[in-house]
Amino acid sequence: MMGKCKLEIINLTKTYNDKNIFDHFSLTLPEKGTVCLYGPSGCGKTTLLNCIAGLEPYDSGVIAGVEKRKIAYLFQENRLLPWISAAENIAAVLRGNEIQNREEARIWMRLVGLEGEEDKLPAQLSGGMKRRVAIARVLAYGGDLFLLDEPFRGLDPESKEQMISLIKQRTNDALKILVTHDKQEAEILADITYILSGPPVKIDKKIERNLQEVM
Ligand SMILES: Nc1ncnc2c1ncn2[C@@H]1O[C@H](COP(=O)(O)OP(=O)(O)OP(=O)(O)O)[C@@H](O)[C@H]1O
Repeated sequence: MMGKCKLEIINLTKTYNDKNIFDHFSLTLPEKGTVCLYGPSGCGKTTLLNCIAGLEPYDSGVIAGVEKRKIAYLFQENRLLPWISAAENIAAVLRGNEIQNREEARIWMRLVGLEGEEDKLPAQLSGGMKRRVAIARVLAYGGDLFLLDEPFRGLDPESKEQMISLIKQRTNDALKILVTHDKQEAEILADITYILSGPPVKIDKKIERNLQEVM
């Protein structure tokens, strides 16, 4: 594992056109564990993940503690490459030789319950199956900071349960920032849940694992 420290968002300010998404927003996240961001649509959760990932510029402020981390981002959309198979989408993020990558990708397909679907193109899979390929790909890529934007959207309850336990097993040492609209999901997974409102983004509540409100 790479060197880890807290992830600190300090005085983040960002506007889209004239809309203030962050106005001196600050948040400190632990070295590891699962932090859920829960809040209404449009409050700025995805924008926050994009700023942390370095994909979205911000006007001022500091995001510290990401420099030494390998970031694995499960976007809200699956972003599978449509011209290669499900297994090849996973193999594409692996760093071994071609044979190893193919074998490992097949193992990941099995782990997400998609044995037998390896050679299908994304368009030949259902919405939930595509989501599982995207989950397999982000876990196969690995990292010490996982950004998970509504990871279980479109999954049936059984697949969701399987994906929750797979993510738990495979990201043990990492910091996970999970965006969700599902309170139960937050309760099952989160060490800390922040209930947000906005824009501009504001922390309404901080809830720790034992569901104790601390703010
Ligand atoms: N590229 C953009 N240009 C202009 N405004 C944007 C852009 N991206 C997001 N916004 C605005 O910023 C606000 C926050 O959007 P964001 O996608 O971060 O919300 P969210 O909390 O993730 O919503 P959801 O839960 O629906 O995914 C919204 O009001 C949105 O309209």
